[in-house]
Amino acid sequence: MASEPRTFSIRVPATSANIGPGFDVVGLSLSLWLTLKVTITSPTPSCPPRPPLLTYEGEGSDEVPLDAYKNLTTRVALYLLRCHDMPHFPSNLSIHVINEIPFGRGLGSSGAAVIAGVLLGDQLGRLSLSISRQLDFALMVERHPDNVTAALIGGFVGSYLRELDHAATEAASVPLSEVLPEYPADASEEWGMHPPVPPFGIGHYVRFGWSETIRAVAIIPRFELSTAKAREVLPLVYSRKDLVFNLQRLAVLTTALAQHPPDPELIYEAMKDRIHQPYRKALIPGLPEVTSNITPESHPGLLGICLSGAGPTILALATGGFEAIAEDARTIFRKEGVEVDWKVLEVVGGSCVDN
Ligand SMILES: Nc1ncnc2c1ncn2[C@@H]1O[C@H](COP(=O)(O)OP(=O)(O)O)[C@@H](O)[C@H]1O
Ligand SMILES: N[C@@H](CCOP(=O)(O)O)C(=O)O
Repeated sequence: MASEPRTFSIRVPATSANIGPGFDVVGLSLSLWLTLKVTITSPTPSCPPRPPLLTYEGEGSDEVPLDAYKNLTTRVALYLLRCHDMPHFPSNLSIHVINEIPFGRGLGSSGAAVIAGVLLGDQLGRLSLSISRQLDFALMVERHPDNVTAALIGGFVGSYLRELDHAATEAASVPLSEVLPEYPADASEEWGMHPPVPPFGIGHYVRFGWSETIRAVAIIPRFELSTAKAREVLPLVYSRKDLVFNLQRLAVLTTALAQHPPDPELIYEAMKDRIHQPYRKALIPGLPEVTSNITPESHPGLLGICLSGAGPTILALATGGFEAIAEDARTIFRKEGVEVDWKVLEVVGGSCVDN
């Protein structure tokens, strides 16, 4: 007799990284969700073992691979399994993905896909990994901690990567192609190869306070910009003046966003940046105009405005006046030939698994 199928679901939020001056350091989890509905049935004579079945609806459904050996989420899950001597997905695994996070817009879609993969691998292998160990695995794939940490933990989160000793640095620096090889579906003999296991305690984090009055207006251009491309334009060396500019603002911002009532004068200035936004403006027509023309004086309720992650989305933090902020940003973008959609989002808790 066939046993009851095992079912569970995984929910991971979108994130906005950087929040102006906190490049690769801070992230905010937002109310758009990546959801996985997972079913595992036992093989029976009428339902023999079969490869994973992946179905998908929502954002990215026209471009996401549905082969479990090519899809980012399932590749990450397989990485965890392989690191724990489980070279295969369980047979008769079905995953239905419902995704609200647009791809390549600076709202952490890849970070969410990686965290979903870590939680999926943890569940499939019944690994019961600690949050810290889950983060280690995520950081072997997405190597800046801001998105993945906020997606896992939830809220407004700051994180750093521990300085690793030489051996651990080498282990954590292996190319992504070795961490997540794209298997040809029939190359079963290669599955025995041992993958690079993450060093322990790579990422460390703290959750800051957050004023419940603050909402995030995401103004989302209708074009994709890959994070990899938006990182290529950044310099390797910065002036002391620019680093101090950002450090001063970040130190103020992490507390200012928890104060009640939040102070627009303090926050608007504290969300300015000289480390990444000036270099990314060539990739995002309209970016400097939007961030300099939409101010707390012109738009009551606005607290601050910045590029979300690597862009092209603009993130406005505000306590009101959401529509005026978004529609005026739309007008500015339209002059550059860029159409946008916008959403008012809330800051939410982190990822969860429901069994
Ligand atoms: N739910 C998902 N499932 C599979 N792959 C995804 C998913 N979300 C994002 N990705 C992958 O991540 C890419 C976008 O990553 P990235 O350039 O870092 O932009 P973002 O700012 O959205 O994180 C997509 O093109 C896709 O390859
Ligand atoms: N700190 C990173 C954040 C990338 O976020 P994403 O949502 O655009 O993937 C960066 O600015 O490159």
